[in-house]
This record gives sequence, structure tokens and C-alpha cells, in this order.
Amino acid sequence: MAIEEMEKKYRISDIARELQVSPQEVLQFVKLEGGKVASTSSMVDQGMRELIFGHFSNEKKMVDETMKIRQEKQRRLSRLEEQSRKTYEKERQLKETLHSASVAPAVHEEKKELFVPEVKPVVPETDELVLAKQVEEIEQIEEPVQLEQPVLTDQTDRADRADQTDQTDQADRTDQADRTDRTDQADQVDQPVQEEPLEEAPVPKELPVKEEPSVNEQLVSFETPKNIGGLTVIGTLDMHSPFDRSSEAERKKKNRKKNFKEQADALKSEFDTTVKEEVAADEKGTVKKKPAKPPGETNAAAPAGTASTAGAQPIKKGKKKKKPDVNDKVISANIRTTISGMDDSGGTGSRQKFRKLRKIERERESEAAEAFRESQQMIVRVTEYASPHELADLMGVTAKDIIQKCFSLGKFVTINQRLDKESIELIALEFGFEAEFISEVEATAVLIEADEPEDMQIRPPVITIMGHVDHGKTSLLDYIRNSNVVAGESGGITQHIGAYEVTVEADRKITFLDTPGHEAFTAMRARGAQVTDIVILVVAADDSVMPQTIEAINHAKAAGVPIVVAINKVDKPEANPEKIKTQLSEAGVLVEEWGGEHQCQEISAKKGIGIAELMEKVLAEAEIRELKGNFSRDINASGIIVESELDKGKGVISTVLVQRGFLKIGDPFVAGNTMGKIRALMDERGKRILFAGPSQPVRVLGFEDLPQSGDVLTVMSSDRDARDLAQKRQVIRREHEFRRSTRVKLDSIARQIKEGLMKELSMIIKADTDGSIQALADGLMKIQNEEVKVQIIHQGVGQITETDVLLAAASDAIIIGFRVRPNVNAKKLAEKEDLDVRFYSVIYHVLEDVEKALEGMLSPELHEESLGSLEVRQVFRVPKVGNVGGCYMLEGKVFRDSKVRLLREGVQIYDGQLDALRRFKDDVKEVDAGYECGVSLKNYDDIKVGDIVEAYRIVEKKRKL
Ligand SMILES: Nc1nc2c(ncn2[C@@H]2O[C@H](COP(=O)(O)OP(=O)(O)OP(=O)(O)O)[C@@H](O)[C@H]2O)c(=O)[nH]1
Repeated sequence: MAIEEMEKKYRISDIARELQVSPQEVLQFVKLEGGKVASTSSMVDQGMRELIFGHFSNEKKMVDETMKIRQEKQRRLSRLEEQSRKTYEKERQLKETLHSASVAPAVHEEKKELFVPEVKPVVPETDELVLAKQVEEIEQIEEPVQLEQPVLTDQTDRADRADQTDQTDQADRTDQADRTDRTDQADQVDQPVQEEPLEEAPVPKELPVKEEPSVNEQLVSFETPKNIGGLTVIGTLDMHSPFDRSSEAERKKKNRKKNFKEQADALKSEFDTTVKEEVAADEKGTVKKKPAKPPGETNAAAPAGTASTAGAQPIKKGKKKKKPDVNDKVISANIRTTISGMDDSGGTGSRQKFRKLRKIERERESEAAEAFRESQQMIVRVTEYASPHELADLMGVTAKDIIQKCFSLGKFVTINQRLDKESIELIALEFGFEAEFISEVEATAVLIEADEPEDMQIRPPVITIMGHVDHGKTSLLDYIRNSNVVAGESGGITQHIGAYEVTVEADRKITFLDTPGHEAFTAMRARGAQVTDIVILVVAADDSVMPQTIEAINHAKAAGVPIVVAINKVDKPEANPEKIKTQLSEAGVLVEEWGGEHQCQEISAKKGIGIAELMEKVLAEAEIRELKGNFSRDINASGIIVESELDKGKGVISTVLVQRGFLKIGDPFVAGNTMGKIRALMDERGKRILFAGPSQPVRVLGFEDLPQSGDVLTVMSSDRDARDLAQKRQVIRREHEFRRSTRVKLDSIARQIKEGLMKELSMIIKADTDGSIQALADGLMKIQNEEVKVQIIHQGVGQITETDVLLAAASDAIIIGFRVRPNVNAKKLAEKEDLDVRFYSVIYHVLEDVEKALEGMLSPELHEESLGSLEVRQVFRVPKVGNVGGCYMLEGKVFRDSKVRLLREGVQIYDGQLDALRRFKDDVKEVDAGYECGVSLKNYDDIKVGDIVEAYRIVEKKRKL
């Protein structure tokens, strides 16, 4: 075994991956150790592997630590999930218990009554009472039980079941309670029959009257009840219980899985049962007077004999046998009742049902919220770069505890020192918390008082129009804006304000977000501002469902926003709306007329065809959603910034979509990192208004600074509160920016080393040739002092790509471009990420800079500033001058005296000066982006099509400390 292990070979790259270090580094180490290896795919033996692991023990430790953290996180996560699941389960059980408890008293009450000698007058009453209670519980019908009520109840029940499976559970519980009830009765029936005088006998005979609710039960469970499984006292039923229980379980299972067919069967069985009742009643000749009794009597045989013997089958058979005796009148009466029960959906019954559904929904929501709250208790919401002091406050420990913990983790921190993300995560974990990073605005969120139900009123829907380029989004918005959808509104809205309100008909309003395209929609959503209620998806009927249509669908679906389809350009002869509908269905948007859920309207944004109908459909969709807003005038209003601009005369003007309460002139507010006091409010027509309520877009004047789209504007109680909060946010923001700007930069590296923040300087090297890389890597690896060492995390030949930049950003590395440049995207990304990307042409300069940087001696006062880039699209041979590049200015500007470098596939092949810059035949001083020009280079002739000429200048830059 040991020998086998010794003989086992390991690939260098695999070892490197295990250690999460660069394979080149491992390769180098192996070479240094005398290993005969050619590349990172070479194999090494166990001995060498151990040596490598020894050498990279720190890295190994880090990998192990990370793994540990990850596992711990996973463990905690599943624990939290388990916790919330348990809570949910517990509450559900509690609810069930409560529910059955509320049914139980009825049973006892009933039981007591059974032993009262003069039962006759009492029993029916009790019976009705019990029934009424059950009915109430199932249906919440408050009226007293009437003759036909059981049937109605059942039918409504059935409708409920169709709607919601929960109802079945409830019904099941009632069912069970009934059965308990019956079992008890049955048991007690036996006793009185034997012990009490004969005159008591009618009482038990009446007892089956209790079976009246069992009609209910039957209808709920679809089968005649049989043995109830000895739920309470006497054990004689146990003989049958195994069989019965299993059939009971099956039945329940069936009930849960019931489909339409089963429901239809149930309906049939209901008729059967009722027929049975009716027939029995006929037999007794007491048909209408007390409908509760006859069925009871019919079923009397069941408990008497059944309590111990009968199962489901005999009863079923019995039913079937009785079918031929069915009275047609009874059937049609039942059908009528059933249908009327169904038709009732628009009446009180449906309202009650709806209320009941809402109640259940609310209960569920509160349960989920509770479970969520519990799980949240162990999450510490913290801003990035929080100090030990702040973190301690959030976790309810002392800063000293945190510093000590850091100490034990090998980190030396002071009370106010900012901690990085990883450290915060690690420390939080040590204290049993999970760190969740939030923005400064979130961290300083304003507490919003709960909405009072009486303040909630229907508000206009907020609509965003999305669709593919040229499918007519702008045309539709323009038409809506300018049309006279309602007389008197024509041509009213002239300004572009990002959002406006349209009155459609009968004073019904719709708010449009005038930010066509899903980018704005997504950007707002990314900032946590979900303002759109409904998306209008525009698809041109003369075109097809296009990539952006699909994207829009996906965005709307991801945001859970309903889509109303507008098939545009139907005025065109080549329009084919049916094709669009087919394609939409393939994309997962099935229109209503095809049985789907999405409303669809054919329109012509150009001619105004179908726009009013489209608005109607949008309003209908909004109605279904019951969009409500808080219309209280006493609460502090809030809204979302849709867009902002800086007006020379008026200062900052922002379009705000009010979400809660009323914005009023004079209100102090915070919005993101800025604050202000409302100086003026204007509607979309530029008319001054005094206040604006929910879903109303309004132009607000009075900001101190420009807020960002998606920021929440919250009215504060006083100017002072607003200022305090805004200042707090600004401080956190500044800290973040400061920390971000301390991303590893050669200029400031020494300070970070001194602060103990840096132990390793990570670098990515991209160079023109493999030779340069080797030379650079060798040189750089040698540079290290006691506090810090250089680590090359990636190296490669060729231009600097986005992947390199992303890697550098993720690992806080510096990129060295040796005679290579980044491509356009990589350059933009590097700027965005504020990464230090340095370009060199002499190896010695690289080494010198890095060495100096580590010592804190680096003073890079001269910096290069990129001016623009040109693409060579044609090469002309000009006699006496040489080759001239016919170029297109891609971005920026080029000046006649610019320094330039020529790049071929990202690799620098020339660095020098422009020789000539021309437009047509004229010499020009500069050329802007988007123009063509002719370019020749000083002392360089080998220009080729596809080359990039990069213009730059050297500027002095203040040294960062
Ligand atoms: N015949 C006809 N042409 C239309 C209709 N709606 C829009 N167009 C034309 O289609 C072209 C594109 O319309 P836009 O409203 O600019 O389309 P868009 O989706 O906003 O395009 P982008 O803003 O580029 O995304 C314009 O030339 C419109 O005149 C219509 O209902 N019928």
C-alpha cells in the first residue's frame, strides 16, 4: 500500500489547483527542488508532492480554512432552514389543534345531551347547533341552519376544495371530529340501550340523527364513513381498526390527490347520499319536517351494525344498489342546488370564500414571516468595511471580544480599523452569525410605520413598456402621451419627465414609466426598487419575437410582473398577429384567447388602433391585482426616484414616483445619500401642485444633491433628522470609497504593508512573448522582504483581456502589461474596477518600480493618460511618404502631436509619435470619435489593416499617500 502510494504520480496542475496557487509557481518550485519536469502537466511523485505541500503550507492552510468556512456556512444555512421549517410545522400543528379544539366542544355538548331523558326536543336542536357550528367553521356562514343548508354547505365545500387543498384538510378535520362524535355516540348508544329503560331506546334511535353531519362528512371525504378507528375510549373498535385505518389513510391520500374526475365522482356520490336521505325519509313518511332525522335513521343501521363491522365497501355497494330508486325530482333539485351553489360565485358566498382565502393567505404570510424572522435572528446585516466597534454593536458583543477573536485568528486590528469583507464574514461566523452585506442606505434605512388597513386604497397601476428595438415602444408611449385617450388631455404632456399619469376613462388613471427598454427596468430593480406593476410587451406584427422580446419576457418574469401583450403595427399589410402569438407561446407567453393567462391586444401605435382597448386590458389586469397604496395624510410619505437632472436655474429636479402617503411642499426628506426640503412640486404638464399621492409621478425641487434613479425618497419628521441620516450615509459612503480606492496600487502599497493589511502583492503579468514572461516572473519572484512577498497569480502571452481584469479585481491584484495593452472592454472594466494596470516596455523598469513600491519609495509622478484609439481599415501606399493608414476613430480623440503606439492583436509593436494626421487631403489638429482620418507614424511603415493606433499623453499625477 505504502509502496503503491509512493509510486503514485501527481500532476503539477492538479496539485496547484488543490493548493489554489498558480501552476507556474509550483512548477518553478519543483524545478528549484531539482525535479525534472517540463510543464505544469508533468507528473511528480509522492515525495515531491509532500515537499510542495510543505512549501505551500500557508496556502494549504488558507484553502483548508476556506473549506471549513464554506462547510460551516452550509451547515448553518441548513440549520436555519430546518429551524424555520420546524417553526412552520409547529404553528401549523398548533393551528390544527386549535381548530379541532373548537370542534370538540360541540361533540361533548352533544354527548351530554344524549343522556338527557327528554332528548327528543333537544336533540334536533343540538344537532342543528352542531351542524351550524360545523357549517360555520367550514363555510363561515352565519345564518342559522336551514333545511337545505347541508347540501349548500357541501357544495360550497366542494367548490372550496376545488379552489384550495387546505380546505380539504380542514374538512378532513371536521370529518374526523364527526367521526369521533359518532364513535362516541355509538359507544354510548350501546350502553344506554342495555342499561337504560326502554323508553330511552328512542334516544339512541335518534342518535343516528347525528349522522346528519355525516352527510357533510361523506361529501367531504367522498365516501360513507365507516369505522372511526376508536379515537376516544372503548377498545372494541380496535379489532377492525387496522383495516379501517389503512383504508382511511388511503382515502385521505386520495382526497389530497383528487383531481377533477374525483370531484365529479364526489358530486355523484353526493347525489346518491341525498337520494338515500330522501328515500329514507319517504319510508318514514316524515319527509320534509325534519330533514335531519330521516338521513339519521337511514344511517342508523350503519353505526349500530357498522361501528364494528361495516367497511367502506358495503356502504358503497349499498349506494349503488339504491341508485335505481332515485327520485328524478330529487336529483334535479340537487342539481339545481349544486348549480346555484356554483353560480353563487358572484354573490355573498364568493365574497365570504374570498375573505376566507385572504384570511388563510394572511395567516400563511404571517407564519412565513415569523419563520423568516427567526432565521434572520442569526444574520448580522453589516456594511462592507465595518469597524470592530460597529460589528460588535450589531452582534451584541464587545469590541474587545472581536479584537481578541481577530487576535486568535492571527489578525491584529484596532477598534476603529475597517475590516474587509472576508474578515467580517470570518468573525461573524466565530460568533455564530452569518454576515449579510448591505449598502449604506440599507444600513441606515428609515423605519416605516405599518400600513393601517383603513388607509389602504386602490391606486393607479404603474406600467413599463418593453419590447425589441423598433417594435414601437416609443411610438406607443408617444401616442399615449399625446393622444386624447380622454378628451381634454390631448397634447398635454410635452416634457420628458420619466413618468407620467394618463386618465383613461371614468377618471381611471394609469401611470407610465417613460423608460422604454428593459435596461432601465432592470437597473431600478437592481437597486431594489420594484416599481412596475404591469409590463406591456410590444411585439411588431410584421416582425417576429426577437431576442430582446425574449429578454423582456425573462426580465418581467424574474421580477414577477404580469405581462400584457401589445401586438403592434397591425395596420401594415404584412402584419401577422397569429404568427406572433404562436411565437410568444413558444417563448412561454400564452395569450388569453389561446387559453393562457396573458391578455393580448392588437394595436397600431401609429394610427391609434386598439390603444383604448389596450388601456382597458391593463386596467383589468390591475383590478385583478388589487393594487393598493397608503393614502393616509398623516404618515411620512415615500417614493422612488425615477430620474434626475440638473437645471441651471432651478437646481436639481427629480421625478419621483410616490409610493406611500402624500408628498407636500415643505416636507424635509432624505433620498439615497442626499437630502432636501420640497420647494416645489410639478405634474407632468409643468403645472405646480401642492401634494402628490400614491402612484403619482411628480417633479420635485429642493434636493441638495443629485439623487440616483432607484433611490428611495423618504420624508422625515424634521430637517434635522433628514440631515443626520443623510450625513450618516455620506460618511459610510466616503469610507467605502476610501477603502475601495485603497485597492492594491503600487503607489500606496507601502502604506498598506505598514498597516499590516498586506502580506502579499498579487500580480498578473501579460506580455508579448513567453520569454518576457519568464524573465519578468523570475525577477519579480525574487523581490520580497520580510513583510511582503510578490505572488504571480496569473501570467500569459497576449493582450490584457476582461478575464484578466476580472481575475485581478477578484484577487486584488495589479496587472502588468509588458508591451501589451488591454482590449477596449478590458480597459473600461479596469477603469470601473479602479484597478492598477501598468504598462512597461523595459523589464528593469518593472522590477525597479515594484521594488520601490514595496519599500514605499515609489513616486510615480508621471502617468499615462489614454486619449483615444483608431482602427486601421485600409492601408495606402503613398510615394515618398510610405504607408498611410486609413483609420476610423473608435473612441476619444487623437491630436496631431499625440504620442501613439501601434497594437496588433493587443500586442504593442511600435511606440512613438504621429507623423501626419489628415482628413481627406487636409492636415488637421485633431480628430474626434466617429470620424475617418489618415495617419502615418514617425519612422514606422509597417501598418496593417486591423491594427489599432492608440493615442496617449504623459501627465503628471499627484502621488497618493
Ligand atoms: N406602420 C406602423 N409603423 C409603426 C407603428 N408603430 C411604430 N411604427 C414605426 O416603427 C418604427 C420604430 O418605432 P419606435 O417607436 O421608434 O420603436 P422602438 O421600439 O421605440 O424603437 P427603439 O426606441 O429603437 O427601441 C418607427 O418608424 C415607427 O414609425 C405602427 O403601429 N404601424
